[in-house]
Amino acid sequence: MERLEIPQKSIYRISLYSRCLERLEANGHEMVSSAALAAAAGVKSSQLRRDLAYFGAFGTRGRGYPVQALRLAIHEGLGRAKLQPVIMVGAGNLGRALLRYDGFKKEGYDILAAFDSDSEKLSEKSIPVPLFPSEEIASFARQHHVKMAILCVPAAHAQEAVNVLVEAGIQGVLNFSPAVLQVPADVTVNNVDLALELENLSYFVRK
Ligand SMILES: NC(=O)c1ccc[n+]([C@@H]2O[C@H](COP(=O)([O-])OP(=O)(O)OC[C@H]3O[C@@H](n4cnc5c(N)ncnc54)[C@H](O)[C@@H]3O)[C@@H](O)[C@H]2O)c1
Repeated sequence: MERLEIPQKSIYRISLYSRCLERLEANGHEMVSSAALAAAAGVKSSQLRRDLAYFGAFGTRGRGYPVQALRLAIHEGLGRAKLQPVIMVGAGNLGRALLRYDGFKKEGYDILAAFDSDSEKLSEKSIPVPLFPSEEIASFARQHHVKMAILCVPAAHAQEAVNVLVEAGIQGVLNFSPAVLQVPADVTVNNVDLALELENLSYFVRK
């Protein structure tokens, strides 16, 4: 199926709509108005309608959106129709903390294994997934059709680590290191930086 080029900000909002729809469905709602769904996601109705138009014309004037059908269409469009395999690169403090969180699977992401370049870490017992040397990333990713990775290595090693991921066919990297990574155009890197978020918050708190 040909993939639509949807702006990244729309994709973030669409994920929010999907969470709202999951809650509505769990509470037994069959239909939702665009105004109610927009309010639940904190956006304007016009924005919601534009975003949802990427998934086809779903709403019926006066009746709104069918909750389950829209949720399924969004999951399909976002590639969440089935569990997505993910690998963790860097099994230090942060990597291990994330691996201990068991909520990712519920959201559709299965962290299959972790990789670390430090051979002394490999005998670590407190990690809930198999831990392998980083030399095995490429063969593992190919064998298990992994396209996404979480990167939790120190900034100084992040570029070399992402180069290995690109070689291994990884197309999406969630980068926790503060390094700005260079990747080919067909690879997406999303950066997570809590310190940056705190700095941003502190500006508004000061005001
Ligand atoms: N985004 C955030 O908000 C946030 C918060 C905390 C830490 N961090 C960042 O996360 C990263 C990890 O932090 P940490 O405290 O877990 O560090 P850490 O030193 O405890 O762990 C890093 C691990 O990466 C491994 N490693 C190094 N190079 C590697 C490579 N090329 N391939 C595979 N593994 C490799 C190391 O052996 C180590 O086990 C750092 O870049 C840190 O700045 C980000």
